Amino acid sequence: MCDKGSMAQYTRVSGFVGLITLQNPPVNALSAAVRQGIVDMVERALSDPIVKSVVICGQNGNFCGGADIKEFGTNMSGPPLVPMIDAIEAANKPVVAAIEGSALGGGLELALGCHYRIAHSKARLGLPEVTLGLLPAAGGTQRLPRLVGVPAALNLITTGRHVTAAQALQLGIVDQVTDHNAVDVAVTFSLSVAGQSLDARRISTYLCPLPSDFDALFEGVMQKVRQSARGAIAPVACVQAVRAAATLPYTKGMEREQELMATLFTSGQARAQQYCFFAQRAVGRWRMPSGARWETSKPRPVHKAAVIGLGTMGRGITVALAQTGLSVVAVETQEKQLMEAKQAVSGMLERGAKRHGVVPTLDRISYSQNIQAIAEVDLVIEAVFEDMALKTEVFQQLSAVCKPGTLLCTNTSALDVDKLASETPNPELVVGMHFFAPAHVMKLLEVVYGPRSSPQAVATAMQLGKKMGKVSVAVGNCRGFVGNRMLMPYLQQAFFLLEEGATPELVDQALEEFGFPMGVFRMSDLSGLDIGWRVRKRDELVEPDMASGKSARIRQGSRYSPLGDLLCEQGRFGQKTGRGWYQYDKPGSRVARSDPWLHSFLVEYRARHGLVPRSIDHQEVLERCLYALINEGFRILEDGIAAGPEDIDVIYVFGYGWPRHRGGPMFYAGMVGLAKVLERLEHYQQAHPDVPYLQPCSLLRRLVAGGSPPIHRWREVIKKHQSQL
Ligand SMILES: CC/C=C/CC(=O)SCCNC(=O)CCNC(=O)[C@H](O)C(C)(C)COP(=O)(O)OP(=O)(O)OC[C@H]1O[C@@H](n2cnc3c(N)ncnc32)[C@H](O)[C@@H]1OP(=O)(O)O
Repeated sequence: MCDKGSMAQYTRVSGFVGLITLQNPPVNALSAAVRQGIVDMVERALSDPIVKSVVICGQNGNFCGGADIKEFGTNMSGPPLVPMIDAIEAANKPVVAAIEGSALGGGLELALGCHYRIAHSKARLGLPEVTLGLLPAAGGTQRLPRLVGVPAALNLITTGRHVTAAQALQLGIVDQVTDHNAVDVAVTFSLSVAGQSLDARRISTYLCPLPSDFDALFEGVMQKVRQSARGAIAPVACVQAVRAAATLPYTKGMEREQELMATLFTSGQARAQQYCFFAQRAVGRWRMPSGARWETSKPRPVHKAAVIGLGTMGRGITVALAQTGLSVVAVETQEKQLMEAKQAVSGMLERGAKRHGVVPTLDRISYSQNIQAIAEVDLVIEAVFEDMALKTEVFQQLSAVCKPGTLLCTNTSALDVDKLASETPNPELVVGMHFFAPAHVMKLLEVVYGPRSSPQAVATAMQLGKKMGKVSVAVGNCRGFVGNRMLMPYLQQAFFLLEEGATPELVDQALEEFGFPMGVFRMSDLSGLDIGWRVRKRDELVEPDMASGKSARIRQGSRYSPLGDLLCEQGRFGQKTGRGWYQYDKPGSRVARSDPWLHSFLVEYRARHGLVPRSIDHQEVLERCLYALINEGFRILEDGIAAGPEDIDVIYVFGYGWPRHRGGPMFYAGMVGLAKVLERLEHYQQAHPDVPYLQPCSLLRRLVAGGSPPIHRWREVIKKHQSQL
């Protein structure tokens, strides 16, 4: 017997089992139609006298990816999840969840309403709502602590992390894990428990086990989430909801859960985080200005890759490649450096494998001092020192050594990929792969194409990024690509603010309260002030004698702050030298402390240049640093370097610490209001006419003139704007 009409299919199997299969590919999200289907099919199974037990599963080996996130911004219709799940739990026939693939969010909450849960060994479970700015409001915050205890529930709900089936079994979330077909196992199991009392199987009736250190536990977790969430409201609400589970009867706890969810559901933070979810997926559907796109560009197979240069970046890239299962040839010409790198790479792989409970992939890597060793690889990632002449030389060697068709990638954060490509006989095979340090940890990868890069080369680099677990964004070639190009006006404004009266502490505090993990000055101290100094020297911005006179603050016709250069001249390179914008106990130490020397230095500097310090508030810091950065984002869109605002936002959220609950710079601009951003840029530009970065971009003006359309409509405006430039 079978009903195939609805988005939850009903079949009677093994004579007496009602099998309900969710059918909403690709992840069987709980759309209104699916929820209606479940309600109808459960009712049907329970009212059928022949049916002794019920199994709920998902089509195509995937249980359920949770509520349909696409419905959130709409007028939600259809049966709500809470009464649907309550009705399943209240059923008088055993209902078993057969979990294959994922059981996430509402999917896991549905399973928690069932009387038993059987998972396939490869399944993954979790309550990731917090990552969408929400909490598990279909009873998840009330049932999970009752089932697994408060500490484990707090951990899962406030982080949103997924667990494996084995971990879920250990925690008590599932009753059985199988390597066989989970649906078949669940069907057999459901018959074996048919007729037995279900009193002890309804989680909502359990007493929540209370930890002895109850208050200390909640205080500790609350402090931790407030520190790490930096202004995000969902993790805090998650803690409050779990606390309700531990202190209130189930129905009262549910009321609290719903109340907290109501605040989150309509919040700007939830909108921002859900935008991030879809933006992260949208960047995979890349396209180039030539019209080449992800759907029509087939990647080349890559079985064997090489990394050239085993400094910090090269080592991280080698680890990331080996962890995907590729054979890697790691080349370093200096013997000592090669030996050190081998040891470091092995250590990183061993630690990673230990964390994941797997065998390290050391034997996938062969090390060599000889570049001839890469003759047979399919793809090379060059990661030598950031110097154009050196990279050009390496690329010429690569072209001579590699088999025809080998893809040549350069790991660079700023150099001209097109210029490098032009030095090779096959520029179509060249792309940039801008990794972020540490390369085996950071999620972001900018794949940089030049005008001559082939779509196939881009497709191959994008696919390799995905295999490495990266969020890869295809961007055009320009100075600093997307991320670093936008960082320039941000840094510049921070320097100017110091000249005008701010301190590093004030600027950093404003940015950290906004949600960045580190303010701009603490971040500069961490990455090293000498890096920017080297670039400024190369750009001939650093003057040999900067001691006096107004001219020292003008370079190439624009306002310039030599503050960073002056610090470097004093050997203050940041954490590594124990002194930078802050002071540290010793070189390499990470705890930044205010430095009276720096404050006196700023006072003397301002006096020398006739600058009268004024009081600067957090709002000005945010407006000047962030709007200047956003303005450059609009220029990047205008220039076609990024295909859409989502690309920029994903780069900033995954690579630059932009707080996810604020969606990314371009989304944030939309939230603030494009007209407001424009008005403030105009205001600051009038006050600082010698700062070109504050000159509002014409695309921003056009969007405002067009009534500030929502972000998903910007691409249409950009296209029109570009065609008229
Ligand atoms: C009333 C409020 C109740 C809230 C409770 C909730 O349930 S909130 C939702 C909680 N669930 C999640 O957060 C899970 C989100 N999904 C994922 O983490 C992953 O998609 C996955 C399920 C682990 C599968 O990963 P995989 O890499 O295999 O695929 P993709 O991520 O690329 O997804 C494929 C397409 O499916 C879309 N999608 C995924 N989940 C949902 C969802 N819950 N709702 C709507 N759409 C979803 C995703 O956008 C992809 O679509 P494309 O069009 O192909 O980009």
